[in-house]
Amino acid sequence: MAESFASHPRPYQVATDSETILKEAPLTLNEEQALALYSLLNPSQFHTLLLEGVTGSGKTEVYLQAIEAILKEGKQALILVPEIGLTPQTLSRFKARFQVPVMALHSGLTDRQRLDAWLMARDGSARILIGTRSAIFTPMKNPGIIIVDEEHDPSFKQQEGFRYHARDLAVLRAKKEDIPLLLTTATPSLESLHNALDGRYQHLHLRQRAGNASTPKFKFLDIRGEALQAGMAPELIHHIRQHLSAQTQVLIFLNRRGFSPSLICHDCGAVNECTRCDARMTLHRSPAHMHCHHCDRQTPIPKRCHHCHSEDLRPSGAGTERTEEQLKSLFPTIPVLRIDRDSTSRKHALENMMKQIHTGEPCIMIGTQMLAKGHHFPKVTLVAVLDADAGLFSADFRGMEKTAQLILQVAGRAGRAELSGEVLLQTHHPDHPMLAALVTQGYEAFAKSELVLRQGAGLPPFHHHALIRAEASRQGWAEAFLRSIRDAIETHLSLPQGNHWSGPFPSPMEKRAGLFRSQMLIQGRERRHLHALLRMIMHEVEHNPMKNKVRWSIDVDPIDSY
Ligand SMILES: Nc1ncnc2c1ncn2[C@@H]1O[C@H](COP(=O)(O)OP(=O)(O)OP(=O)(O)O)[C@@H](O)[C@H]1O
Ligand SMILES: [Zn+2]
Repeated sequence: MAESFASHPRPYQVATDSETILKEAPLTLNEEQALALYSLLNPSQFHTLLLEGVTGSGKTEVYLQAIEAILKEGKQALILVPEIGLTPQTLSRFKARFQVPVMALHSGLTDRQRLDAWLMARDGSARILIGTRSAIFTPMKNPGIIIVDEEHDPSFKQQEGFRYHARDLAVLRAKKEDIPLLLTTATPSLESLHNALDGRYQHLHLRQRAGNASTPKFKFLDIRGEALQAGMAPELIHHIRQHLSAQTQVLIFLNRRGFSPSLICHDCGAVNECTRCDARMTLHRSPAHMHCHHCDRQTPIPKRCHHCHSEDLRPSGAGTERTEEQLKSLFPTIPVLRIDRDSTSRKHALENMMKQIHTGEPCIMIGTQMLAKGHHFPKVTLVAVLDADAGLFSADFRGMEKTAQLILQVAGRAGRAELSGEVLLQTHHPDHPMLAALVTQGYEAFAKSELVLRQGAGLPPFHHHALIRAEASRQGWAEAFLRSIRDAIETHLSLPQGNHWSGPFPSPMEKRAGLFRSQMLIQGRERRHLHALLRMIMHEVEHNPMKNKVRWSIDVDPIDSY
């Protein structure tokens, strides 16, 4: 049997009245929510609505009610979410609200379970389908609506093998099925925002938090010259103490797992590096080992420097383990819960931590972006971002966008219920225009100014990108392969108009997992011309004598350049 969350496993019947569909009554929508619901359902044909609502504004409530209306017509709803395992609350809300069969589709299903789920979706007996990105391919007998929740989330892009973006496919699918598509987020991707501003998507806002919750207050903590303890300034520690003594919970965000991002020789400065990647090994303490986060290579912690044999090796910088250790010694009577990929890898580990958080007792959470997802922790009143600068000076042009989204999403965990929330951002750049715009004017103002910059620089979403990547076991091969393809096209063929290409050049991390990597970037003003060039490239690859010596891929609309 597929993983089914039906309340009563009874034979399926078309439920058309609210009594048989609903298990609990819906909330009374506020004006903005009601307008969003009305616009989504009218017309019932294909149109895309971008619902931009601040965190905690009741976006989920809007689409629960839209699903109710769809179910009453005997139709099915498909909801894409970034992660199911991380936020079991989402599923519980569906189970609490609806009586009809709800089906969860995620990577944890066996082939058999997936097949069963697909069959039930195809014959119409599964009425609500919730899944991660691959759920967009689920066949449906009678589709009524598609919803992409947290549409900005990078996990909707499949980065390996058959590359696709589930949000883009959702647009295609909704168009083909001629049904409404809802994209919801507090921090729209610049792609969706651009489509909305250009009038291709309808754009509605929820500007207020729902119920009695208020917007959290932001404050910068200038950490220049401050003595940090495992990444925390004295003023931050003071704030943590205050919140805990008011019997509330504190959430600390640091997007770096492990104890310390590098181990440095204090005598000669040599750093412990991965032999297979152009990257440093991360020091972990529990269990103690060195770990490459790029290729997964693991080694014991060295006792001596490989360069000068000194024994004075020191961790440099803080990861979540180190901050956890410091918090435990600062607050010995308060539970400190570390939430990252390492601490949650054991079965039920995350579940148990979530249970503890939901008791509402004072505690400190320290964790990575896992904490920035759609959690609803009513007792959290303080959110601290330890390194708001991470990503500000990234080589990737999406660095700013990703940083802004992460900061606002994690900040959105503060003050979601009656208690008001405070957000502290530790930074070395309190005057940085992006951080300032984000905090004083909000995401939309930030995003609009970012769009102006992108347009000026000819970057997506204004121009389209395709990245041709290649990797090989010998240095130079991948680059030679890409070079010969470019040469062949430039020598014999005329380039489709409006395309511009650069490279091949070494990838930002040239060596990874023992392979040498190179890439070529194509920028095109019009998709059809870009695709014409990609077809030429595919043809050249097929006839290239080096094609069996390299692994290559074409990534249309890449979301990172690694
Ligand atoms: N109209 C309403 N009246 C009262 N409470 C509401 C209303 N709409 C939503 N809520 C409550 O407000 C809280 C936040 O709502 P919801 O989870 O739908 O917001 P969201 O915008 O999806 O949040 P996020 O994007 O931050 O995850 C929930 O506890 C929900 O029950
Ligand atoms: Zn490595």
